[in-house]
Amino acid sequence: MQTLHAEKLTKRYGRRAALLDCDLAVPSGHIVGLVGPNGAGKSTLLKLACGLIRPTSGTLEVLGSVGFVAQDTPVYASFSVADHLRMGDWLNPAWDAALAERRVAEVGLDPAQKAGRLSGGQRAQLALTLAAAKRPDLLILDEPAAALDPLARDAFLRSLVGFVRELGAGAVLSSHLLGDIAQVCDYLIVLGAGRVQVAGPVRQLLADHRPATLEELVLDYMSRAVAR
Ligand SMILES: Nc1ncnc2c1ncn2[C@@H]1O[C@H](COP(=O)(O)OP(=O)(O)OP(=O)(O)O)[C@@H](O)[C@H]1O
Repeated sequence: MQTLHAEKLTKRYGRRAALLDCDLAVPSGHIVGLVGPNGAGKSTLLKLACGLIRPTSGTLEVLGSVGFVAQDTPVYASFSVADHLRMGDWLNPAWDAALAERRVAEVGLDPAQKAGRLSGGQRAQLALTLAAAKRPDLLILDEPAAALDPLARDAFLRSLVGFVRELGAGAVLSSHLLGDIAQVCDYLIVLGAGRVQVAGPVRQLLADHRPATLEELVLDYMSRAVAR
């Protein structure tokens, strides 16, 4: 079973190729870190994985159902936290109301609070809770913690790992924050210039590139992609 399986995956916007001939075979059960320079094609890959856009050519298969947390963790400003949970319940047949309510309490969100008045960290926690309560097989997160302070980010990442364990799901997380990737990811994909520069289990990549840290490894592959 594979979380992501891509063959010759290509996505063009007009003449520009955001992804070109990408092959991926990510085994299930991992928290996958997706990194690469600006414009590398990360968001494009995640949108393809969520079915928001379609490939120009090639294929991308995703294991099971997907819960997506977009870059700006969108919520409805005039709806309360509780309204968001009720809406999730209406819209999703597999909605896990108990999980959603428990997580809201655990992260200290006030159910009566309007989402527009939440802090960035609280909004990110709400968006993650909404995605997880759909009980997806795969959680996909596009730079969800970029705007959070280090403490809120740490709490968010811990929640993410907690959800992944609880749901028995996989996760793919795109981030420019290599410390975050090193903290939670056990599988790494480096994209550069629309191509897969390297992909594999973090432990194996580090063993193959001794004595590099994950940060050094990523910077090495990113700078090679930029130099090309
Ligand atoms: N809707 C679009 N229309 C035209 N070009 C697009 C569109 N979306 C993305 N692109 C282009 O595709 C390429 C890849 O963009 P993408 O957003 O996937 O990169 P990214 O790795 O997520 O970048 P960042 O780290 O800056 O968020 C870029 O050259 C971008 O300009």
